[in-house]
Amino acid sequence: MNHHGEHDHGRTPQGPGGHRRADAGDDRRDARGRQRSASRSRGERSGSRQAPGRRAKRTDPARTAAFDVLREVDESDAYANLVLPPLLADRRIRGRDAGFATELTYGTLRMRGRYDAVLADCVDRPLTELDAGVLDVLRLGAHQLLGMRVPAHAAVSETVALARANVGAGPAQFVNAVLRRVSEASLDEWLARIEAGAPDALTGLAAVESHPLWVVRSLREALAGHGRDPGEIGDLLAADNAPPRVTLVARPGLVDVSDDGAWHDADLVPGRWAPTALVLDGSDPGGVPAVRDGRAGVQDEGSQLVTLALAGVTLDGASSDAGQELSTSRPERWLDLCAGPGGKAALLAALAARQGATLVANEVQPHRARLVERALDAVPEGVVEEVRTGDGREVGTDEPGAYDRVLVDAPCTGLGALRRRPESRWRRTPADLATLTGLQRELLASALDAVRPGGVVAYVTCSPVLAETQLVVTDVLRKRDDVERLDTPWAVRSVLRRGPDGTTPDLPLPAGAAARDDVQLWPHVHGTDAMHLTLLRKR
Ligand SMILES: C[S@@+](CC[C@H](N)C(=O)[O-])C[C@H]1O[C@@H](n2cnc3c(N)ncnc32)[C@H](O)[C@@H]1O
Repeated sequence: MNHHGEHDHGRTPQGPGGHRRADAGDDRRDARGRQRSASRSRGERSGSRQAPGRRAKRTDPARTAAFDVLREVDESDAYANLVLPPLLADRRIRGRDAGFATELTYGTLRMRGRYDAVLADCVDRPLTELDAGVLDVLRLGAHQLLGMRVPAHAAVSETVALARANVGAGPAQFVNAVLRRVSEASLDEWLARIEAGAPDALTGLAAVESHPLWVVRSLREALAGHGRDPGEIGDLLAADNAPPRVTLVARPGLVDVSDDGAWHDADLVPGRWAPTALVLDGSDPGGVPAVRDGRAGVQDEGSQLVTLALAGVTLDGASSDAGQELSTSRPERWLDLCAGPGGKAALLAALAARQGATLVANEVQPHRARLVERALDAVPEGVVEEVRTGDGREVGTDEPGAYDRVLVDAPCTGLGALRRRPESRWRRTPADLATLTGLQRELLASALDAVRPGGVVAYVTCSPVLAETQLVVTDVLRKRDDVERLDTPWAVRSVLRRGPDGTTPDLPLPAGAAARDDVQLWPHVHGTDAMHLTLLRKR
């Protein structure tokens, strides 16, 4: 422990002098994030776990916390980012210890595929035959050796102690032997070995960049389908392994960037694309007053852009009561069909307030509808007509032509937001796609029925997968002749941040033969989640 009562975890100090063996992660060609992985659901319990209180006296609390979160993620399908913070608070793990536990947990979960490929080379039987707890200990050890600045001797001895306390003395000896083998090569040597041993290049890339092979295939196909070079797949996977910076949205009309009191002493710089985006440097968004009271929120810049684009597009004809003459114009009515937990609804409501429109927010899950209500707390009275719990598939039939703008932020695989949830890539299966794409079609069809002639629907996913994006839109439009595609790239470009000289940043989108009328953002190109937007107008 150091003099603050914190463990130093055997970490070598950072900096050019910190050279040591078996932690080639030092050169960090992907220093921002190839240190993360995720656990596999195996449904087994380690038989010899001991009570946390007893263990904590003998092992490093940060490593124990990481182990416990990994087991919880595996056994209960929990989300690590929901389990870890309260666990650290409960156990009073703070400061550097908390930082170490966080990096160890998320890194191990995210880079699980890579470490499993390394471990498979060091274990003389299939990893699936190992006790799930033992495998998690091995992954934690591999991450310390290959992805963190922990010297080999400390990584091995501390992880063996963790094994002894949690999975028993016998398995601890096994862990010791395996981790010694892992420590015999550097990260780069291991990656070269994995690539050389893979049956083909894509399988090797999937293991090195720690993604399931089916996800890699889907993403590569998505790159090509959205007009990009499929050879970018390596960059895309690497970007998925880099934890994103925290981006805030300053909800227009509710808070101003220049309002010092709203931001306290947060270190903020403007986002790259959206005029509403602020990038928070290294502090906790929970400490920002405007975030606490709902005038701002944490929101990916891609999510902000697609929402701004829907609000900014020009409609055909004045809004009117359904079935009435256009002359009886009324304020615009906007609908967020799939609103939970409410990030886009809150931005839409702020924009609606400025444009004299009103918003209905719909969400099928009651507890998520409550989150939407909370997200809309700071919106001026009279703007939000209703937060409703209901099936979005029924709105088109129940309220035909009732809305001027409709957002369909469809439930999706989330394969465009893998940077955010370290374990999510291991949870999804190809079978999810079949279920989701049916629902996506029905929701989009309902939205098109719910919008008035001349009104606009935004079809949005945080997945670039073709089956969830282009194919859904094409399929729904094939069955109707009352909808036209808008120039979505133009709509997005027209809401980009403007510099003092009125110029906007150059948003890279496919041009020439690859040009498209929808917009697909990418982490490795735009630094956003891989959000998809198609804007459609009802004729
Ligand atoms: C991608 S999330 C929406 C995120 C949200 N727009 C935001 O920015 O916070 C999709 C949401 O759709 C909801 N959903 C799923 N099926 C639905 C349905 N049939 N009708 C309405 N909402 C549905 C899910 O519960 C989930 O909250």
